[in-house]
Amino acid sequence: ILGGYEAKPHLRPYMASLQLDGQHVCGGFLIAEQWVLSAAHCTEETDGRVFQVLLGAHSLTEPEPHKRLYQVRAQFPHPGSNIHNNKDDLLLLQLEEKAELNAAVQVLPFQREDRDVAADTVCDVAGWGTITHSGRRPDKLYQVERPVISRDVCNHRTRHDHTITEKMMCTDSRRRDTCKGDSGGPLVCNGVAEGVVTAGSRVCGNYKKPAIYTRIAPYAAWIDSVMASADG
Ligand SMILES: O=C(O)c1[nH]c2ccc(F)cc2c1NC(=O)[C@H]1C[C@@H]1c1ccccc1
Repeated sequence: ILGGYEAKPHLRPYMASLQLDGQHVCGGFLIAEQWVLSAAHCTEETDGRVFQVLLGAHSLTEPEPHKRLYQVRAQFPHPGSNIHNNKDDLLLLQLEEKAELNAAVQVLPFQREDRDVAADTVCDVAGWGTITHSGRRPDKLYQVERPVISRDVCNHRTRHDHTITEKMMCTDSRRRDTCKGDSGGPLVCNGVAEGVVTAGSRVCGNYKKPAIYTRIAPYAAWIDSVMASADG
């Protein structure tokens, strides 16, 4: 998160850190007791290994009462996701067991109504991604508020030049922005997850390259079908 500030501990109890060998790779968030939603690109350099999911954390390293690392039973990248673009950049992770819910571990509802969030709506995003242009990695969760910008503005040829589909949305990236390591985390507008930070490589903090999110509502049926099929 660039230009943001340290989050209040455990006020975002849905936040997950996707880890490999104890290292944070991407964000994610709890959408059901046994399910975390993140971004498919985050699995690109894992050569088939599955993540571990840290829940209930504020600090990535310090001991905290409700912090717990969960094993992942299965990972379901969206079938349309690919390394060449940001399309269908979603990843569902089934935890090995149901997460123990408490003050620091809670589910976040996601938007099911497929309607664009109005431009200028101020949403917030949090993550353990880089907090400086030089790539400094925080130990604590950071957050920042960002206004939604219209798809037309985001698709301008000087911005993302018509690559933003109706299943994506954008926020202003002037100074305050998401950055590497924040991908997979939720864009929260009025208490509801509207988007997932896309994990394609992208410059951060440059107003000419707005932040891109996968809108969740268009994928509600896919999310429900994967959860229903795997839960048995
Ligand atoms: O965050 C992203 O956009 C992104 N997209 C990817 C694609 C492939 C992929 F193998 C990884 C990623 C990845 N995450 C990262 O590189 C994480 C490792 C870096 C990081 C940044 C800050 C704090 C901790 C760790």
